[in-house]
Amino acid sequence: MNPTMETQTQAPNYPLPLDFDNVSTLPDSYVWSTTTLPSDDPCHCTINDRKASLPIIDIGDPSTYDLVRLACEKWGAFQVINHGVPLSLFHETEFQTRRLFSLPTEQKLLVARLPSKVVGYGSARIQAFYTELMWSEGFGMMGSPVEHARKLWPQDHAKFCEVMEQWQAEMKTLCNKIVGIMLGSLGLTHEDDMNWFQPQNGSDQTQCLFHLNSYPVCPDPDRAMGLAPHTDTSLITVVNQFNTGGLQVYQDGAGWVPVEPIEGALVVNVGDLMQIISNGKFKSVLHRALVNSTCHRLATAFFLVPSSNAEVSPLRKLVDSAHPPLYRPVTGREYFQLKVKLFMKALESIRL
Ligand SMILES: C=C1C[C@]23C[C@@]1(O)CC[C@H]2[C@@]12CCC[C@@](C)(C(=O)O1)[C@H]2[C@@H]3C(=O)O
Ligand SMILES: O=C(O)CCC(=O)C(=O)O
Ligand SMILES: [Fe+2]
Repeated sequence: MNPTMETQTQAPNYPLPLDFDNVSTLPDSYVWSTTTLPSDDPCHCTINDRKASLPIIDIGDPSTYDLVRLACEKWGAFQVINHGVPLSLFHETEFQTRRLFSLPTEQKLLVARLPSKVVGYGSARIQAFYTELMWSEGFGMMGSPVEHARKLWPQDHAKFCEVMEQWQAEMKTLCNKIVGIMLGSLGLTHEDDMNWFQPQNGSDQTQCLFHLNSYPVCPDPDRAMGLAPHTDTSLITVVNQFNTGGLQVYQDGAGWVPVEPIEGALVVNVGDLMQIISNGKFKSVLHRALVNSTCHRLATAFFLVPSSNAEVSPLRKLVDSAHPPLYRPVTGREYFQLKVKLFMKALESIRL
């Protein structure tokens, strides 16, 4: 396992998630008021363009390349349908995710994420950058979750592991396909710049983090926040919101736009590292997740990230005298560390 992803340096301490089942009113520490947000925070904006909606792209369709390019330029995100991941696997993944988060808090804490790690149970790392607490809990995995699953269900973890590994395998295949389409839409081919992450030629320099997210029923959802605004520290992230709304993307001019829940659809986010390699052509999307008072929302997020030694820089073919590089080269390791330290200012810090 890659040491940088597994153990990230200078990680602050994170509060453990609340025992949500035993709370009937929103505790003060979970109240997000606009006055406590920085004045330039886009949480202040409301949706004013109700017609705006995230593109829904059929990736089996030949016009996909142009649609993907436009979506990545304008939104930094899109929904994908006709991706080939069986609906039965969505259902099994949802069942196993619910099974995990339904365990009593003290049992989930047996696999608590250590502050410096990315795997295990706990609150999201971005909590460190916000004063108010988020109404959510998560469980991170890299590959097989067997070590943790064995502690949660000593006699009965095989199915959980099987489903989680199957989902990750499907997501990895899909990510490779989508990154190929994204870069292909910018005129790049396998022969040139795409080689460094494509597994076909034996030089796959990517790794994956798989996260299960849980947003329990909230007594006061209008004043709470599930997952605070952030951009992903990935090349791309594939989010599955299990047909339950809550995810919102921020778009200049439109404000926060809800991502319509669609059975079997997956949401693709452009991450910071794709913004770097595309030399700013594709924008990493600011997004957040809200909570509700009626149903326990679950979601999964699969992060495709470069390995710690991979050099991440604007792809050569996208740079010329008319388009100078916008970012200096960084290794995966360096960028993860910058994000841990600077959060939303990390991209800006490597801008040339
Ligand atoms: C690869 C990564 C994405 C992540 C930061 C990290 O280096 C490891 C934890 C990841 C995660 C999972 C839950 C949501 C998220 C926003 C968070 O707080 O931790 C993401 C991070 C991210 O995309 O920046
Ligand atoms: O839960 C969601 O809908 C979004 C998840 C997300 O943005 C993340 O895990 O980074
Ligand atoms: Fe995210």
